[in-house]
Amino acid sequence: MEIGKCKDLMDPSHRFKPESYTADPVGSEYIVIVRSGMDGVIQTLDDIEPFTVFLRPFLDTESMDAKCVLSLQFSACVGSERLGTGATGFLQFSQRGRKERNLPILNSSDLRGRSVWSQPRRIALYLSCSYKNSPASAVESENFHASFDEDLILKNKSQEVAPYLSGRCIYLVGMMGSGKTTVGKILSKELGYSFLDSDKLVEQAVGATSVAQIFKQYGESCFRDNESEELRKLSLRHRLVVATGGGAVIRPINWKYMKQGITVWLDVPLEALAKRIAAVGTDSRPLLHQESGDAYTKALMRLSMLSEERGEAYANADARVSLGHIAVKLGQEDISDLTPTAIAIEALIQIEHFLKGKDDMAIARFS
Ligand SMILES: Nc1ncnc2c1ncn2[C@@H]1O[C@H](COP(=O)(O)OP(=O)(O)OP(=O)(O)O)[C@@H](O)[C@H]1O
Ligand SMILES: O=C(O)C1=C[C@@H](O)[C@@H](O)[C@H](O)C1
Repeated sequence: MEIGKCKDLMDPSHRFKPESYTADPVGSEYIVIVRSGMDGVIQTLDDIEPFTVFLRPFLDTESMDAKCVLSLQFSACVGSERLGTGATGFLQFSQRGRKERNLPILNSSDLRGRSVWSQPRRIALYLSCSYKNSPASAVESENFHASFDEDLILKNKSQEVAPYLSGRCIYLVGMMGSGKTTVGKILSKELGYSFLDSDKLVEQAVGATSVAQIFKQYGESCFRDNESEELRKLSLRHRLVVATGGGAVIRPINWKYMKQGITVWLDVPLEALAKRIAAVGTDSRPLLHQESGDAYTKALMRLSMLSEERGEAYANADARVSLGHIAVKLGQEDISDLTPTAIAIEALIQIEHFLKGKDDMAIARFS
């Protein structure tokens, strides 16, 4: 496929043209978004013929791949809910990956002539290229595709996860600077939840203008007591995404409160945290004031000490979002290149795994 054509194909109003992908560069990876429903743009299944491979869902683990592929095949062939009104499926496939893993293939020509749906459905196929093995000149359109794909995937994933949440709050835990505020705001918007920052709630309760002021004027223990009290009050509420303070994990009682909802650990390597914090300064983070040296070294030294002190406290969370793992999945070398949206998608995937795991356990208990 020519790089330039990808952009056109990503235009939601653009009808998928089979001839557009005949020159696929072998080894390139694609994301295919299959959408059906009232706003679909392709009139009949014939429009996607002779479309072939559907493989590897975006951002999911190896073991989930085959399941997702099969679910799409199933839904495409018998018209299950997944392709029902308004449903959206996202799949990534690669020619190389298909051969290597010997994954099943959906051939759209198989769909022709079958009475797949009781009445004509509309399906839109959008094809984009992630350019993993393509020339560097693709960078500009790569960004375009990445954000387009991510926004759609985020929307789709949050719609899938929301029913399992049943209004339970999400508590984001992680070291300072791990992105709890940034990712939390994205999640709250997508899920239709409110966003709250427990540090801000403590500031309001104490009547201080900053956490740094509370530490200076009243000491850390006063801050911690107020933090626990705010978490207790939050534990009685619903439909919130809460960015907790970096140290909220050290008191066991806080876990009791946070576990009323779903706890999610944003696990970011210390070097990346130090880089972020050095970029914005340490003024608002009193625990980082004690070291000397340049901003990055100061932050890294203090973060390393805190991380050792806290040991495995963060690992008590129900779901772990490891930026290192996301980077591997997406083939990114530098985790600084991961967008907050990609991290929010991973958070939803991990929340879904946790909640579905719980469901499975409940089913097993009653069967
Ligand atoms: N994925 C990301 N890539 C690059 N920078 C990011 C990313 N996520 C957050 N940041 C930046 O890192 C800094 C810290 O992010 P944020 O405030 O969301 O973290 P936090 O966990 O809420 O921090 P704290 O616990 O100290 O309040 C901000 O400057 C933010 O813009
Ligand atoms: O990691 C920590 O202990 C802290 C993180 C911040 O969010 C604030 O809650 C406070 O600066 C303490």
